[in-house]
Amino acid sequence: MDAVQRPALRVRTREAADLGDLAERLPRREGVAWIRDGSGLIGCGEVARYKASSFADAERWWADLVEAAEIESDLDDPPSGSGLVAFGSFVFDPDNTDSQSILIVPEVVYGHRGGRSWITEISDPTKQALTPPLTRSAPPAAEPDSAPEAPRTVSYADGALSGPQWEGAVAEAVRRINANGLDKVVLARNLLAVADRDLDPRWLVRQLSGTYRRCWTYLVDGLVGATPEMLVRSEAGLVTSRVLAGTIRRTGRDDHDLALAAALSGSSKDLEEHEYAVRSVAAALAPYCSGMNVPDAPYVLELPNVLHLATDVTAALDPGTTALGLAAALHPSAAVCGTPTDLARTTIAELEKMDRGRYAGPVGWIDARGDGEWGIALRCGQIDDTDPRQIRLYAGCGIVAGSDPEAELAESNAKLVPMRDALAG
Ligand SMILES: C=C(O[C@@H]1C=C(C(=O)O)C=C[C@H]1O)C(=O)O
Repeated sequence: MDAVQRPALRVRTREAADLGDLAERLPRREGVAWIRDGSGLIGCGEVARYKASSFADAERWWADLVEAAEIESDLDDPPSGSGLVAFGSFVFDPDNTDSQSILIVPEVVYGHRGGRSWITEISDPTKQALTPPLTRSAPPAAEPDSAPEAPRTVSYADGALSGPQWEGAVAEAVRRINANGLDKVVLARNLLAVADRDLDPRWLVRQLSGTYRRCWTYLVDGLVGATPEMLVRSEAGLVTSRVLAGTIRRTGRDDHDLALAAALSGSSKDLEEHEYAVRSVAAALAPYCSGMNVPDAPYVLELPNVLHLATDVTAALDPGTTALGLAAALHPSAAVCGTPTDLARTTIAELEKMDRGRYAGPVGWIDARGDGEWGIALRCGQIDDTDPRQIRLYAGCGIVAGSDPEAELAESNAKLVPMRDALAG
């Protein structure tokens, strides 16, 4: 017998007429979120939480939980994400962090995807339910919390490195690229933001999901952000990965931004950086998939703050691999680590002088069939668990031979804009 006790969860899913704005379902405490353009999943409460030492450990825990669960669904042809789901967030580098990878199974999940809405209740019969059981006639209301609160004033302080120090790290990375077989390394920096009162994750999720509708807004255990990058989605046998690399800051003037987009698609530095990232994703997916489609040239993804070179890789999944297994195979991609991977990872640990925690790790959800979506935790912040007035914001840039430290600092600032704006209220 296994030493870890796993509850036999009871899971019931039923169709829901209209859940309204999903973000409004998020409770102030013990909430998890995954929203894109009004669709996604919101979880309230927690029936199970697991600190995973690795992807394989998380996969084992999830497989056992699924096997023991009693799952019922009223839905015909239940969509991915209905039924039993776990939300998760994984550390970037388990060897260089004090943080832990985590999986959370909520008590209630509100889902809306592909034009369908549902509510899933998950209970552990061995524990007292935290919320009263749902009845057909009375769908659960959003928690009767107070309204989400904007932070009033927020002050910022340098994180591990000041701007000029980080520029020095970028210059050193360029030197190493020219000297020792490193092709690309992604260097990140952090900032500490301190509000005058406890941060309300609901406020941040609403701001981010409202403004960054093309991104996936997520909240898992205090890590909150809106990522434009889908590491891997696996749904009914179809695998998709959105690779981003190559960035330009928007000016807010459409004619000028159009010219910038043209310059981005023609920039050999950005195309080279992009190529590394696409190749690393295609190579990592290949053993698990067939019929892979890798477009020849990237398109320009427009976000409110930046333009990115983007490539959507698609493939058919060979049976036997879950979304989490694919995320394990893909992480860390060249978009957030570099090439070659091991040399890039040690260069990051040496030059960044910070703990990335769960920044740049996979964040998302998995269901009982193994379908799921795992984005890369970018454009985010980690709310401090001991002082919830504080949040540490992260942003990074792909450094290649032609990178200029000053331009990279400006690019990292552009990538901090979503979180800074969300904090500004
Ligand atoms: C590392 C980040 O972003 C990554 C780096 C990019 C780049 O250097 O052009 C673009 C998108 C992401 O893959 C970040 O946002 O922190």
